[in-house]
Amino acid sequence: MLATSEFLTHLPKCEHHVHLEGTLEPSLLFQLAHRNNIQLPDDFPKSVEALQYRYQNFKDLQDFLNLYYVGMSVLITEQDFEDLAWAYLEKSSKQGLKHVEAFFDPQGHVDRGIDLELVIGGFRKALVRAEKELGMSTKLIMCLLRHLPPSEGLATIKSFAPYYKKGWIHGMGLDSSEVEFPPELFTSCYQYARSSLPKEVHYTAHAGEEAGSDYVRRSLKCLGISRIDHGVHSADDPELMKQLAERDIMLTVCPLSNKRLQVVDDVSQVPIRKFLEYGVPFSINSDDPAYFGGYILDNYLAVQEAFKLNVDEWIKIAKNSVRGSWVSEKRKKDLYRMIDECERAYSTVE
Ligand code: HPA
Ligand SMILES: [Zn+2]
Repeated sequence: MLATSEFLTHLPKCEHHVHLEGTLEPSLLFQLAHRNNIQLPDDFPKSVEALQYRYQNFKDLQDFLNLYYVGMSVLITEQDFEDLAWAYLEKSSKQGLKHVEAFFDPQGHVDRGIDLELVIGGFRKALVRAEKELGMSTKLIMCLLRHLPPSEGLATIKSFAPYYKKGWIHGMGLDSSEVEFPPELFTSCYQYARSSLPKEVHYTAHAGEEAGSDYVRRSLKCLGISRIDHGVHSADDPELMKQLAERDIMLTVCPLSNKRLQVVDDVSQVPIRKFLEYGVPFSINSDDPAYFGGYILDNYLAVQEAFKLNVDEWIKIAKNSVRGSWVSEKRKKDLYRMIDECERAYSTVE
């Protein structure tokens, strides 16, 4: 039976690939620029509409990142970080989001002179509130910016170690410009993190978004990670696909992002069917929803429009995304139960 949009709206979802700074909607961006007296660059679009229009015409990842870093410059106070994350959580909850593992880019803030306490404090407040008021489970993943020197990545790990120890941050990732900054540059950062942070911390990295499948292979080899962010180019390498399936390495796929950043011409070129055929686990995510034209449900709907998946396939995707989540077995059981309930409710409606 073909899945409908009503079913997809209600299907319990987990998001593993969303940059909180990438949830900054143009309206909030201008509001915060005003509230904090921030002068945006002269060539920055002047209105919500002009900015939205600009977001529809990214040439590539770097073209997006250039705007993304300007965008985050309006985030100054703890309240700003809280407001940003809360707007994302509230909106996504209405789209069936039950569990989120959200990225943030501390170097993008600390390097502008923002106190790390304000960044993490604001995000934490919104996440705790979502757990209480929206019934979501939440985790925070700190990313290192790969265009900055690894020595600065190391210093970032050291300065955020107290928050890992308090259990406020649960994972470490690697993002920003990919091709010119290969994974091997960050081997020592990941080694240091594994030897000094609590053993419960999980590790991931962006790989195979603009770069080829060899960056996925090499990231797995040198960074000791258990998940790959994007990884869509893995599909070009059958041996790697087998390895991902055997080792149960989840790919956090972001279809609308891939389209906006010209990784693919169309969502139908995201290798969803190949991942299903090879048994490569993947989740579907929004990446930077304010910039790429859609939140989590919009990404599910875009995949459905392109691939016409059936209910069984969606249930499998939803359950795989629970299995790949960094949460307790107890919470996983709850999430599986919610998915089973959704499946039952949907089959009785039909
Ligand atoms: O899609 C992305 N890729 C790399 N870095 C990023 N930072 C925010 N979004 C992205
Ligand atoms: Zn990303």
